[in-house]
Amino acid sequence: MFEVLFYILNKGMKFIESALNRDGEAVFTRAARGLMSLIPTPLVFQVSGLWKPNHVLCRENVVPASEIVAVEETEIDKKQCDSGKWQKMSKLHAFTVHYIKRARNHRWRCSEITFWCIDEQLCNQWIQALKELLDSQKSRPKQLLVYINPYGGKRQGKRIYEQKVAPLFNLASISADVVITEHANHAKDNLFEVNIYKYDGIVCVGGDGMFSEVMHGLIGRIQKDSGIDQNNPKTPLAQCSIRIGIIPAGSTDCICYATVGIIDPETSALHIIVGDCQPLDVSSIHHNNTFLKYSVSLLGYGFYGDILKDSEKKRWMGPMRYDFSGFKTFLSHQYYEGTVSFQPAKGTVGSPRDKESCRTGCHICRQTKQLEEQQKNYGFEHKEVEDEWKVIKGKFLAINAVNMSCACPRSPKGLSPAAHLADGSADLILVRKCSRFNFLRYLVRHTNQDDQFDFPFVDVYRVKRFQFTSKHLEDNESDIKDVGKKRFGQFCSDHPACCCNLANSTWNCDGETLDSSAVEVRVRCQLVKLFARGIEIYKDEAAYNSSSNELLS
Ligand SMILES: CCCCCCCCCCCCC/C=C/[C@@H](O)[C@H](COP(=O)(O)O)NC(=O)CCCCCCCCCCCCCCC
Ligand SMILES: Nc1ncnc2c1ncn2[C@@H]1O[C@H](COP(=O)(O)OP(=O)(O)O)[C@@H](O)[C@H]1O
Ligand SMILES: [Ca+2]
Repeated sequence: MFEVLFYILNKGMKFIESALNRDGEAVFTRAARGLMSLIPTPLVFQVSGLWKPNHVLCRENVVPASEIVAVEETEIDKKQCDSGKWQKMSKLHAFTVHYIKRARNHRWRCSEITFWCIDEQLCNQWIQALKELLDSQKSRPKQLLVYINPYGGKRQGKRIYEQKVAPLFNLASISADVVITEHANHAKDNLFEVNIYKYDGIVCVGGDGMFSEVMHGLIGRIQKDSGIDQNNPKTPLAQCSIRIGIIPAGSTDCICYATVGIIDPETSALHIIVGDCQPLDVSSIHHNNTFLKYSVSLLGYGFYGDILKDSEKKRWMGPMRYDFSGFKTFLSHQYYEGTVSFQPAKGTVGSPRDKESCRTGCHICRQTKQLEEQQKNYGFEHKEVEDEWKVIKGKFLAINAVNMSCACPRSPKGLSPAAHLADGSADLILVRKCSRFNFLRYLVRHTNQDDQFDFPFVDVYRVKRFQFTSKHLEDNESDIKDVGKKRFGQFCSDHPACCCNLANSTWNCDGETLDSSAVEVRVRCQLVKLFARGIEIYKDEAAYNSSSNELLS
């Protein structure tokens, strides 16, 4: 509560006679000559000269104003009044502060503390001051547009929203217009029709596929309103200032996991309420000057594309479908021939082999933004550099381009543990044809602490742009008039067992299939913003417990 106290002092309010906590202990007493003196109780600290406003001492006892969810006047229960210490007092007044409490594994909970006092005017002053304080937090959303996919994941989206999220939004005085989707693309189409500018944010309740749909609607709408043609791959895109919130209710929920650190609807709702902002890189995918899709997490050809394609037929299985299709795809051990060409990311500070990963306030993402702003000032921003394309032809089991780590409960550090949320680049992972046993070793490293790039058949590059063309398509294009060969190509893709192996896979684009086997991909630095802050760093993650939950400042 120190920041609150500090605020009150700043506002020239003289002192607090007695605000009492629920157990009847005096928490705050008089503030003499502008200096607050506190009676030490289990709940409070002695303010020392070291204390600074906005400095978090210990989460249990200090709640920064930015982490107050709501302040409410509290009715005092007659029974409480009549018992114990309160018997002597005639009338009590109280207010309750709802605030964020950190628990294990990046989980946030909404906790509350009620302060009682005998002076009604004082109590009202507190409520008033605290409400003003909350109003002054301009990044907090007031009005949201919510899309719920009732069929995502375990089909719990509606229940999750109603039971866990809506009560918190109400508490924080956020009003929400809720749309329960009736079909795929409902949310996307709707975003082209409604007045999106009256909302402070769009919330999607569902999985990565649902996020992708909302993101396509929002980016598409902003480009339309700005007169930008998405089909031209070279055109700079207009950034979306309206933030997107994700309430996880899907099957993988990797975008939520990689930006918040946990899949927990209440935690995500609290990140929305406090108005967090996490910029996110988005890849745009084109083929032959036609816009195909955007991607923020995994854009995968081969293994992950095949899993997705197979799993779509098994939606009835729920999230388990991925394990089933994963096992089946692993056994099929299909490889794909083609050419990958890419432009390595220049001017980024990090590398995919770094030990350090992207966390709240990431300095690598910050430096990228600064660099981009400098370039803007010099007018270089949209000049495309055509040099330095690297070309790799080969047989691949998987081609994965990730804009973020893709951490999820199945793979807690993700497909590229050092990838950054907002550094304007993607990590391109090429897994060449290898034995089943070696591929399994690679997959197992998705799940443990070992380096998944430390294999001779795995290469990883940090890129800003890349292209892929399957051999099948290359052959067809070069011999477009050779009908015999074309037919042969067709034949081979229909029979993957055929020794010439010209089969095509599909792309897994954030959990949506993309049927083009030739793509041109560009990373758009920080195109969208989420209600998130990246994964927070705790001082001692292993020894973390709810009584010593200190953040690394
Ligand atoms: C041997 C154990 C291997 C475990 C490998 C786990 C890898 C997990 C990597 C997950 C990367 C996730 C990237 C995110 C993708 C999502 O955007 C996207 C859509 O999400 P949504 O449904 O919420 O809308 N999700 C997906 O595409 C699902 C990918 C899930 C892959 C599961 C793979 C299981 C593989 C099992 C192999 C089994 C081999 C066993 C051999 C004896
Ligand atoms: N009402 C609906 N009926 C059918 N499909 C829907 C509906 N609403 C959204 N979708 C689509 O369902 C797909 C998967 O949704 P998602 O929430 O990501 O679940 P999951 O994680 O289980 O795949 C998305 O592509 C989205 O476009
Ligand atoms: Ca990135």
